[in-house]
Amino acid sequence: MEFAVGGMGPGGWAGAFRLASRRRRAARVAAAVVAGVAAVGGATYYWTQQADSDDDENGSKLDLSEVEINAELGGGGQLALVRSQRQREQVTALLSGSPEGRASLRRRSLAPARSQRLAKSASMARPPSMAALQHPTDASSSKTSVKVDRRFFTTLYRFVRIIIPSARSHEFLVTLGIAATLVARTRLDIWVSDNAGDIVKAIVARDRPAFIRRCIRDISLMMFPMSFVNNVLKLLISLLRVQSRKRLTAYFHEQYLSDQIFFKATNLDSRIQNIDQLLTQDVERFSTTLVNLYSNVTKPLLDVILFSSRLARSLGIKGPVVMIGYFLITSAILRKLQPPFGKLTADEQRLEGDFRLCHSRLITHAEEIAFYGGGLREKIFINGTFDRLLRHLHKVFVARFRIGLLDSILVKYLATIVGYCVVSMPIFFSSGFIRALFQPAFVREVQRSGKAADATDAAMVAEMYTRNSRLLISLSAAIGRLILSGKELTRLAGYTARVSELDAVLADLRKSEADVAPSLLSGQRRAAQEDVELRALMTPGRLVDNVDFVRFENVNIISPDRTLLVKGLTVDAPPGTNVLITGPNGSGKSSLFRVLCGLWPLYGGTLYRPPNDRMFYVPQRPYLALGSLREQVIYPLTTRDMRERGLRDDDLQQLLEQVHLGELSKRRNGWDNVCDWADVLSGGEKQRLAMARLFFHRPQYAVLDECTSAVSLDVEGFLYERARELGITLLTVSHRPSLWRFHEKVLRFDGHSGWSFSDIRPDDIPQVPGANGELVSA
Ligand SMILES: Nc1ncnc2c1ncn2[C@@H]1O[C@H](COP(=O)(O)OP(=O)(O)OP(=O)(O)O)[C@@H](O)[C@H]1O
Repeated sequence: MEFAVGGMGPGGWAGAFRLASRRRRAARVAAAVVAGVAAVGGATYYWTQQADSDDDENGSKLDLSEVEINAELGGGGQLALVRSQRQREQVTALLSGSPEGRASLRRRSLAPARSQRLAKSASMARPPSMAALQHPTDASSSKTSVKVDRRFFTTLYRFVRIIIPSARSHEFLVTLGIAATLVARTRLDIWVSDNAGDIVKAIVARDRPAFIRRCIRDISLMMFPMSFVNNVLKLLISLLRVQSRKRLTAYFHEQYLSDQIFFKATNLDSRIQNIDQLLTQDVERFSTTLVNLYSNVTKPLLDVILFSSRLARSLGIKGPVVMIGYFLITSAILRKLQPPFGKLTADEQRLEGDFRLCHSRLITHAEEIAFYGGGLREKIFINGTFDRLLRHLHKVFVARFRIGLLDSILVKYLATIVGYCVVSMPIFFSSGFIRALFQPAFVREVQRSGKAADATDAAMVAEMYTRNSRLLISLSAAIGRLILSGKELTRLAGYTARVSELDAVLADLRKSEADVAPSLLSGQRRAAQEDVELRALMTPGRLVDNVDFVRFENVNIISPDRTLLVKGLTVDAPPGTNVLITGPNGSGKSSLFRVLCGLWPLYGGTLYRPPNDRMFYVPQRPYLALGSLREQVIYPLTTRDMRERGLRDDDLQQLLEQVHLGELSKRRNGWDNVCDWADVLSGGEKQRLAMARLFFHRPQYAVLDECTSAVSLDVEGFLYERARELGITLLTVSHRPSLWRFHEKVLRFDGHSGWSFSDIRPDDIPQVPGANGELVSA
């Protein structure tokens, strides 16, 4: 919990009480001292977290080292959670907008995620004009709600529509099938209760033929349909789970894997850190929980209706009413005391994702890390992430344990006592108010059974007691399950929040082709003046992608964190004119290609370029796909595509020879051999293979981004000559002077958003060391 700090004044006290009254655990805050108050006029409230308190608004533990400027608290004020005096000073400085405040906050050694949250929070503290510079539909700026509220049901409905698109869909039929099977199962349960009553009655009355009839014949007959119904139910539920997952995964894959959204989601947008986990584990858990909830709610609902009507016949309507009334009160109590399981579930998934991400990063960069001897550092980092997950899980378990204790007492044991009382009322109380309530129905039941109306008949009492108690136990269990599925509902809310976050980000990325995604990197924290200027440069550009030349006209290159890299670029690269791009590190050379290939948004003027299928990109670290050697050369085509083009492995062999890799197919056991090519090839071999891929595709334009940096000079020259022979126009980024002679124009970036574009004259060609060390013209 928090207490206020700062100067004294009535506004702060009001804020303290307002905050306290919004929290159920406010009683504990009583221990916390409201120490300060903000200015009454400005009404800015600063709150500091008390070291021994543990809950934020949603009941989750706050990291005490965390600085968080949370949200607006009405009247233009902000709520800040700070702990130490130093943090308080920093937040105060930040909120007052002083440059020192921003600088000191930047210097803080916060973990990246926290820096991002801080930056996000800070942006909320800025004036509206600056905040508006954020992404227009910035879903991340508000924490995703993880409550069972209207918004949750609306979102859930949308996903259900994806899973069950129409009444004629397979999934709808399965859903109906489950409902029908559940009805059948409830009817069979009632039959079991009735039959149990009859068996007990036969035993008490020593009626052997009746016992044989009820126990042996009837159960032997009914066991087949009962077993069938139970297993059909399981089968249908599993089917629906798989189908739901299939539909949702197809829906997300459609969005994620088209229009290079997968690149934008991971490179241009920092809202989702572990998208792989969302697409795999979270979607699966969402589907499973949803389907489980459907069966866990439908069955008890049916049970409640059918068992109640059956019980009402023997105990009168008051029996089930007493039980249902008891459970309604119980569920209200449990609801009040239940921890925010939805939020806890969403947090758990996020932490699981972080942990997984650490491991996949380790696998991806294993070699580099091993060379650096970074094992210990990685171990500390991975263990730290795992510890965070464990701490969270521990918190969840404790929360479950606490509420589980209450659940068991209220839903199981006290409910049993109430149930037994209801069943035995007509037997023990034969006069007075209780009799008036229960006895008539009981007597009616006895009379209806055709026996003498003697309610004290032992066999009759035993039969009715057994049947009714079984029915009551089933009714209690059904209502209990309904109550407990409330918990499942909050868990579903957690998964829904995760999945809908993914949906929102993908939808934003699809929508905002020409807009920078709301990256929360620290670089976006700029002065207001700079932001306004930048905003003017960020007008969407025009793309003409059906011409056979490349031309940039007054284009601005702006990074996702809103840094202006190149301003007003105008460059003409007609076919046959190779352009070399140079400049300091980080000046925007590769970014030019990102804009050219449509990975980054186009701002400012107009970009003319051929369609994608006539351009090809060769990066410094070529991507080697899973598959055979053949598939590396022809990537992203398939073997079938290759055959359709009338090409054979011999043609590929020629290409490998052109890049001086002729031995590779033999060395690696032929064209069909599948292995992890990224691991088995050296850096230079990978780059040469990538050049063979370029020659295979033979595009009109090739974008070469330091793609021969690991290739020896002689082979590199040969590769560029070959590209020329094939009529491929090159746009090359390289720091190697040896490559100047293969180009006609040079584009120079100065690293301060300036640029120049000129012809390469023979005198311009830099001198490079020759074979004997002397300087010769490149
Ligand atoms: N996804 C991204 N989000 C934010 N900033 C980025 C992103 N990718 C690149 N940048 C930034 O954009 C700037 C330009 O990057 P770019 O890769 O174009 O540099 P470069 O000129 O090719 O450098 P080098 O010669 O080192 O390869 C760098 O400061 C980099 O940090």
